[in-house]
Amino acid sequence: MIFTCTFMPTVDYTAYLSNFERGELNRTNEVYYYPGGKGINVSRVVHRLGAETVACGFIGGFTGDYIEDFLQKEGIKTDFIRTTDITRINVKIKSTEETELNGPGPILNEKNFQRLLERISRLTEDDWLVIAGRIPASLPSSFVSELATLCEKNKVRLVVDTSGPALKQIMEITKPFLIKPNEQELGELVGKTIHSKQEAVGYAKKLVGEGIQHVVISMGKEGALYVSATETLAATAPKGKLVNSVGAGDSLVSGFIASYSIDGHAENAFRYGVASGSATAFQSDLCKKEDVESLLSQVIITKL
Ligand SMILES: Nc1ncnc2c1ncn2[C@@H]1O[C@H](COP(=O)(O)OP(=O)(O)O)[C@@H](O)[C@H]1O
Ligand SMILES: O=P(O)(O)OC[C@H]1O[C@](O)(COP(=O)(O)O)[C@@H](O)[C@@H]1O
Repeated sequence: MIFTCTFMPTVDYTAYLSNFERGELNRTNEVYYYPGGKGINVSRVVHRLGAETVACGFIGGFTGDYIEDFLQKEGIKTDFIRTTDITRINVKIKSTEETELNGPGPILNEKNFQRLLERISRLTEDDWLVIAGRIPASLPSSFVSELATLCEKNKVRLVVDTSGPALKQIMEITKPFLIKPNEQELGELVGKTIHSKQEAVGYAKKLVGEGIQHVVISMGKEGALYVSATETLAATAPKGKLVNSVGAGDSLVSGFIASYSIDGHAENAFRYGVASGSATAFQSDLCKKEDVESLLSQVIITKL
């Protein structure tokens, strides 16, 4: 089972308009209300790709109810912990440019953390845990250590797609199965500015040397890089019209996991992940299986 944990879910209010004028009254042409947050996006995509998933994390208020209801209607199992704070709404303005207004997350307390640890303690070596999205400032570092210790003890496959200090802290205790930084996030992780693909590969190899099994570096329309102990690959991204890049990174992670969980073949998983990221970038909502499969032949993989 693929468990996702979203600490700071959101309702993504996505508005399309032909022209957006700052400081003026703007009227939208089309609006959507998608449940969001990176872990939730991963649950939605892996479910569409045919894998079993449970979405966990923290939700509250009417927006929290909306998210849970939406996911359940899509057939996704949920096991959220309720907060007294209302789940945030993130505004995505899609005009000639993409503008985003992301709200603050909930204030979490000790009881919330203990409930989440209790859920994580039930995972086994047959499970995946995807920690994706921003981690709230109120999260004590002892909690991150306890979470990592439980995953190490129970041999859970841990996928981490978050920026900030949490990944470094997790790595002191356990080695994630997969991380998927973009170039900027990789730079933050290793404390350097990355100027080229060669540099990105070099840092990814260093992380693999420290024990991470699979490192995927996403590069938007330029595709992605993949490094493991035995392979270094580059993939081109399919060409198409960018409609909404929100969730493209999450879709890459989802495609990789959904494919790897079937046959354990890393190159196939990488190809499937890149096609999933692009399929999401080319539409307003997240990708579906048929969109991904129609793009697979356009992902060209080269060995580096
Ligand atoms: N404009 C685009 N054209 C084609 N594919 C894209 C585009 N933007 C994103 N993708 C696909 O989505 C993946 C993840 O996108 P990226 O923007 O790098 O992730 P993140 O949102 O995490 O920064 C890319 O590796 C690529 O496969
Ligand atoms: O485009 P990405 O990086 O894959 O993730 C998209 C998700 O991240 C968010 O932009 C939230 O990001 P933050 O957690 O950093 O505020 C959501 O609104 C959206 O659903």
